[in-house]
Amino acid sequence: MTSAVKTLVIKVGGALLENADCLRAFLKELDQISQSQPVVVVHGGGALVQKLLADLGHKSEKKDGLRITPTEHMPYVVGGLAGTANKQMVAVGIEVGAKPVGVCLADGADIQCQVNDPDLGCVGEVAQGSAGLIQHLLAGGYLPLVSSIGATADGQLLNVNADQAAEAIAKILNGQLVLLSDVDGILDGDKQVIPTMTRDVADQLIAEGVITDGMVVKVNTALTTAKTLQAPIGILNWREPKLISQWLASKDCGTTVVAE
Ligand SMILES: Nc1ncnc2c1ncn2[C@@H]1O[C@H](COP(=O)(O)OP(=O)(O)O)[C@@H](O)[C@H]1O
Ligand SMILES: CC(=O)N[C@@H](CCC(=O)OP(=O)(O)O)C(=O)O
Repeated sequence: MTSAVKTLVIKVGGALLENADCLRAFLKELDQISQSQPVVVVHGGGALVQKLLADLGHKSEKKDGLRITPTEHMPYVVGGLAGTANKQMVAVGIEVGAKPVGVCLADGADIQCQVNDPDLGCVGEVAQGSAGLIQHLLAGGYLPLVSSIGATADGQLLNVNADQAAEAIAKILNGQLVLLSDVDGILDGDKQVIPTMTRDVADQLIAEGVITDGMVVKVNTALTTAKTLQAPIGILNWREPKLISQWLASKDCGTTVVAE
């Protein structure tokens, strides 16, 4: 493997965890890809957290696609994302013959997060970081599975949106970012996949209410990452893991987000 090979940073939404067959196929495919290119998985678990909080009688709300996270919700958010979701993926990774290691953004103290909007409670974004632990894992032949629980420099745990976590890791590693979701790409008003997305088109579709909810965070994440890395970002469906290799080779499926 040469140093020119970029690390694939691939983010999956938590809904994948509810589909055992797809999760198995996804991790098998990534294990395959990791034979020729280093791979880091960043995962969500929003649906799992939502259900856990509801089951415990807590009302959970979102603002601009981000979960408002009061301090009293944090034990469940941390448990759901860094615990259940992460270890569920580790277990399936073992099943398909990979060497998964489940970590969160905070592990190894390489990545520091900070609160940018106090109205969201214990929600943060990555402020700075280095690749220490993740590089160690890759060098050892492991498949890092990263949950989006982070910590501040003085050790306060924070809930980070998993798309934003993936963006930060892709930037830290100068990697190649692919975001997987439960849709075939960014859809237009007629529910057709938009093959190429630019900032101008995204701003217009957000203003028109065609791109809403979690997809607003995703497209903004992809656009800023495309600009920083000067590389296209893929948005694909996790139901078709074979598309990952296809997109890496030819960028002709899903939505390709490009910097202008
Ligand atoms: N224009 C759009 N194209 C595709 N999905 C959209 C669009 N607008 C809103 N969405 C919603 O965004 C969701 C994906 O965002 P999110 O739920 O955060 O995904 P994930 O958990 O997979 O990261 C889709 O399931 C869809 O309901
Ligand atoms: C701050 C914030 O919104 N955190 C997210 C983290 C998980 C996530 O992003 O999961 P998906 O990728 O499955 O949506 C949350 O609590 O839902």
